[in-house]
Amino acid sequence: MAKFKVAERFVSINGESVKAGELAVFIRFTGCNLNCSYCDTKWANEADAPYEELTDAEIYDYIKRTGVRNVTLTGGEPLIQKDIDKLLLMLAMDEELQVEVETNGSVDIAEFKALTDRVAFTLDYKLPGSGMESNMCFSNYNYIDKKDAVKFVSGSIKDLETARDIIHEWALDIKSNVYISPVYGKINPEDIVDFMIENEMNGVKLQLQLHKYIWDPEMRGV
Ligand SMILES: C[S@@+](CC[C@H](N)C(=O)[O-])C[C@H]1O[C@@H](n2cnc3c(N)ncnc32)[C@H](O)[C@@H]1O
Ligand SMILES: Nc1nc2[nH]cc(C(=O)O)c2c(=O)[nH]1
Ligand code: SF4
Ligand SMILES: [Mg+2]
Repeated sequence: MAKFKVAERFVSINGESVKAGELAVFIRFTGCNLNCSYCDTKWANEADAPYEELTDAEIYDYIKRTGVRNVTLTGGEPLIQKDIDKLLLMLAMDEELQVEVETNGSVDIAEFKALTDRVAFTLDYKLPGSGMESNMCFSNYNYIDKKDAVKFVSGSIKDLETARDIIHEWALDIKSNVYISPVYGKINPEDIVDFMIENEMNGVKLQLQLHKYIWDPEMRGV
């Protein structure tokens, strides 16, 4: 029986990526292998992070009881969780569910892509401002497709310049969906728009984390 440390589980409006604006059930795991400068969920990564221990079956039952079809597995870092493949398979087998994994770009997704084609990956590319860029797994860009997404959380013009170059070098806007998301409160979204115009960044979407405009940006469970 696979067991997981779940920091929080809740139903909300997905504030990010391909399913933004739609209802989603969130399963947030504890623990992360990175330490991004801007992380808005550091509390879930602490050694003493609060959690409930749930089996894969208990997680599945919770999701089904909500009646919500979209599921986002996040964290912390979901793909470093022991037995996450078992949970992915259990959820992927339910044709009513649309499963998304928010992952930090450092974990090789090849083994998970080989498991099922019914899971969408929203891969971060950690830009220089995160301090975690050296951990990126570039081979992932050979596996992503049109149901996946690559997200560039940007806090500076330097970050945007790096995002522009990576998108071009790996043709990410052709292969998949590409989102630029401001580090909350660190960069003016107008500056991102100006940069996108100046650099003719067609095929790239600016996203704003919807939940931080609906609720207090520090609020958990939303
Ligand atoms: C908390 S992370 C958890 C999933 C995974 N560890 C990752 O980094 O993709 C979920 C998403 O929130 C983004 N994020 C974290 N802190 C943020 C902030 N201060 N402003 C904007 N996005 C942020 C991350 O970059 C990631 O795309
Ligand atoms: N409402 C809401 N939408 C989200 N989409 C991705 C999230 C995440 O933390 O991975 C997230 C989150 O924390 N809240
Ligand atoms: S990888 Fe995700 S959870 Fe981990 S520190 Fe970075 S933003 Fe936070
Ligand atoms: Mg979040």
